[in-house]
Amino acid sequence: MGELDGFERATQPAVVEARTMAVLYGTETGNAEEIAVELGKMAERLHFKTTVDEMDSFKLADVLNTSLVIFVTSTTGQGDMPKNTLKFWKNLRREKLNNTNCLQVVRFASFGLGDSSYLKFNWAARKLRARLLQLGASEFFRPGEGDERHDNGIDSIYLPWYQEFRESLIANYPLPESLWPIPDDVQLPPKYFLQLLSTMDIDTEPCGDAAGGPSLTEEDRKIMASRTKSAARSHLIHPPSAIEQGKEDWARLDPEFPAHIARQDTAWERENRPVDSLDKDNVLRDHPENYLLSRMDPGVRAFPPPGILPIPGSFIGKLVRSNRVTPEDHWQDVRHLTFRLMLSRKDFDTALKSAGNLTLTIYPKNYPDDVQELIRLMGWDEVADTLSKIIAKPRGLYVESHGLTTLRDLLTHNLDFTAVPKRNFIKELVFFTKDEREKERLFEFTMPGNEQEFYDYTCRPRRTILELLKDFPGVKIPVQAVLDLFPIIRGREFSVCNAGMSIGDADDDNCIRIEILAALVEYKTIIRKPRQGLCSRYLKHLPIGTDLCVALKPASGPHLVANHMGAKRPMVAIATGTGIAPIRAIIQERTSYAEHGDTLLFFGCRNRDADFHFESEWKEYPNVKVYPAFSRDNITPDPTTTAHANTSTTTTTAAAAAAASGPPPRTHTDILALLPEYDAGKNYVQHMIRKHAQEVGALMSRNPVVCVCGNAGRMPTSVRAALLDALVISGVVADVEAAETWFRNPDHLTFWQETW
Ligand SMILES: Cc1cc2nc3c(=O)[nH]c(=O)nc-3n(C[C@H](O)[C@H](O)[C@H](O)COP(=O)(O)O)c2cc1C
Repeated sequence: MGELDGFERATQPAVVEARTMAVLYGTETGNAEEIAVELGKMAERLHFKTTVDEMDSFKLADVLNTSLVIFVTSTTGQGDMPKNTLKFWKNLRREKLNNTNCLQVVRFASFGLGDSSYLKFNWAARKLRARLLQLGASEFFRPGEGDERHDNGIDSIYLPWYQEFRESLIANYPLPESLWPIPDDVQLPPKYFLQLLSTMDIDTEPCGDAAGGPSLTEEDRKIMASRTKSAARSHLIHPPSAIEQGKEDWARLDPEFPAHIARQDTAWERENRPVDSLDKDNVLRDHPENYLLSRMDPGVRAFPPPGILPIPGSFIGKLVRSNRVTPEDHWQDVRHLTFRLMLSRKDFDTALKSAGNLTLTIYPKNYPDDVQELIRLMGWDEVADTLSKIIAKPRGLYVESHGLTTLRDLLTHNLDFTAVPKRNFIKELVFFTKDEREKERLFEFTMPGNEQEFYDYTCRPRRTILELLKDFPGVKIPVQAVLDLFPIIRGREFSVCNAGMSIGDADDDNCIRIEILAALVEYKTIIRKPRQGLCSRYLKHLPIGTDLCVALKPASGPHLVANHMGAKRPMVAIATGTGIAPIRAIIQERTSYAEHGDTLLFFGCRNRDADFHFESEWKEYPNVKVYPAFSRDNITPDPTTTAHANTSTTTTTAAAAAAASGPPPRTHTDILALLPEYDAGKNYVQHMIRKHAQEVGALMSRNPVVCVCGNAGRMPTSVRAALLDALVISGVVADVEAAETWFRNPDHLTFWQETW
């Protein structure tokens, strides 16, 4: 692995004095970070001394010392700032800064990421920009607002914005005559990298309690250098000889054996050796328990190894139940999963109950087979299990023991090589292939004007990084570059679907039980390949009893059941699919109070027999009325709307014609006349809302909580339109215009939307 294929050749770009740029991002799922990284690279190519980091890592004072600051932020919750901006945002909003013009020297630009199906489109970026201007900062370039609803998603707005922004930088921050922008085909130096430790390095590496330990023989060193905690997994390729194993075990019995290395090999490894290593001749003798059928799953050959990442604020969660709640022949595998967390009910109540709805973050892992495939593809077999040291670590990367790890471990626990490749990733690959045709093709994907081609190759078929690398066999990424190149595995957040009494564990006061409803992402795409999300695959095969790394966090939005007053408010809830999860938690929380308000729940499912989740439970909750909308079951004609249609054919036709050609129906009569049209052959939540408009209106006028949870897309907009119609039909307001104003008034209702 001596040849680094250009990796070392990249040199630091020349920096012009006092030409500094900070690209500060706020993100929940990484989209804004990806854009920030791309902008940062562009700035480096223009010889800015560039910092790219999350907003919370930056102080206001740092902002003052930077020539140009670019803010890239998504909006989360109901127009909220992402979590990794809250500290910065709080600082910026301090009252004592008002009227001080304290940011007078700051020049900035902003790009927001949002989704126009949300009521508060791009509010985080808008709020931030407004405050910066209020504090005297001057805007260097027009603000950009990306919208997930566009055909090519955020890119539709972002890419032209990026081009213009670059041109503006070149024009307004001219380079000295001696300097030119660094062209795209010249590699920038890496920010993070992995250093493979040689035998010598291990010996001299400071290792805490091992310092001063016995000096090892050359042979011992060799064993240590080639073995790591992943050694057992590497047996698939290089099974250790009995002599090697024996020596290793003897070395381990020595009380002076260096602790930092000893820690890296634990008993679980031997117990959990992948099932497919059973092909090896000697395995039966070593691990007969691996032959137990109960430990095997025909769908997977070897499950990812345990090992809990040291993620701040995370817990160990034991999987105690995994029920498939949809029939085997249903298109979607939805799991009701229960985890047991070592957290007493008392501590839970103190720390988290007041946070309102919660999410459970699960950190998935890659499968040994996939890891091995990537290792083989990249030619990393020789070094995959060599102890390595992380030199400068990207944000969000957590490894055990002082930054010492192995490539195999990183690929298993940290690096997301089954993600859909982003533009930044493809741009970098150009530097790691010698094949001119591959270079050209990779380059083309990222050229302005080729967005559709890029989208068709990556997002549309949901091609993974691993698959892309198979398509470009000439690409050989140097081990040292993996941290700079691959995205980090992010935790996946699931709405917690239980609350109130059901959180406590009947058997143990020191544990709580957290439930989620997870729709496993499995589908075929246009390239007809079956696809599984990383986390879905992990959860699908997760054996009962597995300990995994989880975190509990407050969900977005207001705390809807903060006290008995909150529990007493009426609620209109609309959920589709697994969007029912947080709604169930709210209902359980409400019913844990002596008095709780009426609830109307509109629940969009496909079939009564397949995905009417928690059907048997609903009748047990007092004051909860459920109107399911089964979109794929036969629709029985609704007497209300049919009768109405029969008596008002003229109005119906007239109104329908008006709706088709002119403005949307505004009044009570218009809406009623259109009900049969709305209903024709469909049965969605919005139709149910209109059908039961009188009941909806009755609750709406009593200061309710209104929740919309489920799939994004057209559902939230259609539901809102139906709620407005219901206000008109039920006579709460005279027309839709008035309904819109009424709906926006926070004195009338509390609105919470969580769609994805
Ligand atoms: C739970 C949730 C809440 C959201 N709330 C809003 C919102 O209020 N306004 C908006 O414009 N976009 C909203 N969005 C859309 C995100 O801003 C958008 O998907 C963005 O690309 C996410 O970028 P990120 O990965 O950097 O967080 C929301 C998305 C989710 C998943």
